[in-house]
Amino acid sequence: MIMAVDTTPTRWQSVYRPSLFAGKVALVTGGGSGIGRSIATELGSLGATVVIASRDVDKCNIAAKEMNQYIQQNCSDHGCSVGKVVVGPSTSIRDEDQVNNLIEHIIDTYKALHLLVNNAGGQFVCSAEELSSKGFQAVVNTNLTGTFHVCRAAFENYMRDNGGSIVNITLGNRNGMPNMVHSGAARAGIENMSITLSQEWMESDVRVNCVRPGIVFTESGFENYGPAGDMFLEKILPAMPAKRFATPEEISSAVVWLLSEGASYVTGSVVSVDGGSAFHFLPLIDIEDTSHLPVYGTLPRKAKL
Ligand SMILES: CCCCC/C=C/C(=O)SCCNC(=O)CCNC(=O)[C@H](O)C(C)(C)COP(=O)(O)OP(=O)(O)OC[C@H]1O[C@@H](n2cnc3c(N)ncnc32)[C@H](O)[C@@H]1OP(=O)(O)O
Ligand SMILES: NC(=O)C1=CN([C@@H]2O[C@H](COP(=O)(O)OP(=O)(O)OC[C@H]3O[C@@H](n4cnc5c(N)ncnc54)[C@H](OP(=O)(O)O)[C@@H]3O)[C@@H](O)[C@H]2O)C=CC1
Repeated sequence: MIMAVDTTPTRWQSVYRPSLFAGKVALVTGGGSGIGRSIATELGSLGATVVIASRDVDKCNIAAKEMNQYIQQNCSDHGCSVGKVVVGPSTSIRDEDQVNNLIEHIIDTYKALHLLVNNAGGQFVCSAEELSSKGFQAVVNTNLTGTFHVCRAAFENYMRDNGGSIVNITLGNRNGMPNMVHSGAARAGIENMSITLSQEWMESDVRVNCVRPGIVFTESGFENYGPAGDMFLEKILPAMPAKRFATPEEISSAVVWLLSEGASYVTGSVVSVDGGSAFHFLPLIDIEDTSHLPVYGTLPRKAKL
C-alpha cells in the first residue's frame, strides 16, 4: 500500500484566534472520522459546542472522547474557554426523517445551530459501464440528496430566522472523475446547489460555501478502496504538483475561515484546497490506442504520435 507523508501534527493548534466560536453551536456530519474529525476538533478548540453525527454512534462516541481529551490537553493553555464535542443520534443523511430528528434534537438540546459542515459522504471505485443504477443512486443520494436534507432542515428549524454559515465538502473533479462518475456528478451538483442556496438564503443572512479538497490521506476513507484505490494513488501521487496529499487540518483550516465572520462577504464560493491539482493534469485513467478519435480533415504527419 502506498503511504502518504506522515503529516500528523504532534501538537496541532489552530491558527485562528482562541474563543473565536465561543457560544456557537456547530454540526459536523461524519465528524467521527477523517476530515470531519479534524474540523470538529478545530471548532471545539475554538470554543464551539460541536455536534458530530453519522450512522455509527459507537465510533462517534469513541472519537468524541478522544477529541475532548485532545482539546483540553492541547488547546486550553491561554486561559481561554474551549468548547466540546458531543454526539448526536445515529443518522443516515440519506434518510430525511433521521436528518429532521437530528436537527430537532440539536435545537431542543442546545437551542441553536449557527454553523453547519456537510462533510459526510463517500463513494466506491467503479467504471461507469459496470455501475448499476442502484449504485449510482446510492452515491448521489448520500452526497447530494443527503447534503440537501441537512441544509434544508438546518434552515427551516433555525437558520431562516437566525442566520448561519454552511460549508459543504465536495471533491476536486474539475476534469471529470473517471471510475467515480456517481461521485463526480454528485459533488458538481452540491457545488451548484450551494450557489443557489447562497442566493435564496441571503435574505436570512445565511452564507453557503464549499470546500473542495484534493486528495487527503485519511485511513478511514482509503481503506474502503482496496487495490483499486492503491492503483489510483500510485499513479496520481507522483503527478500531483505538490507531490504530497493534504492533511485533514489543511482542509479544516479553510472550512473554519469560511464559517467565521472573517468570511462575511464570501458566499456561493468554492475554495479548492488541493495543492494546485485543479490546474494540473492528473492521470486518473489510462486511455488505450483503441480510443483514438477519428480524424476529420488532414492531420499533419508531425502531429501524429
Ligand atoms: C482513490 C481516490 C480517491 C479520491 C478522493 C476521494 C476520497 C474520499 O472520498 S475518501 C472518503 C471515502 N469514504 C467512503 O467512501 C465511505 C463511504 N462509502 C459508503 O458508505 C458506501 O460506499 C456508499 C454509501 C457509497 C454505498 O453504500 P451502500 O448504500 O451501503 O451501498 P450498497 O451496499 O447498498 O450498494 C448499493 C449499490 O451499489 C453497488 N455497489 C456498492 N459498492 C460497489 C462497488 N465497490 N462496486 C460496484 N458497485 C458497488 C451495489 O452493488 C448496489 O447495487 P446493486 O448491485 O445494483 O444492488
Ligand atoms: N479523503 C479524501 O481524499 C477526500 C475526501 N473527500 C470527502 O470528504 C468527506 C470526508 O471524507 P474522509 O474523512 O476522507 O472519509 P471518512 O470515510 O472518514 O468520512 C466519511 C464520513 O461520512 C460518514 N457517512 C458516510 N455515509 C453517511 C451517511 N449516509 N450518513 C451519515 N454519515 C455518513 C461516515 O460515518 P458513518 O460510516 O458512521 O456513517 C464517515 O464518518 C467525504 O465526503 C469525502 O468523500 C473529498 C475529497 C477528498
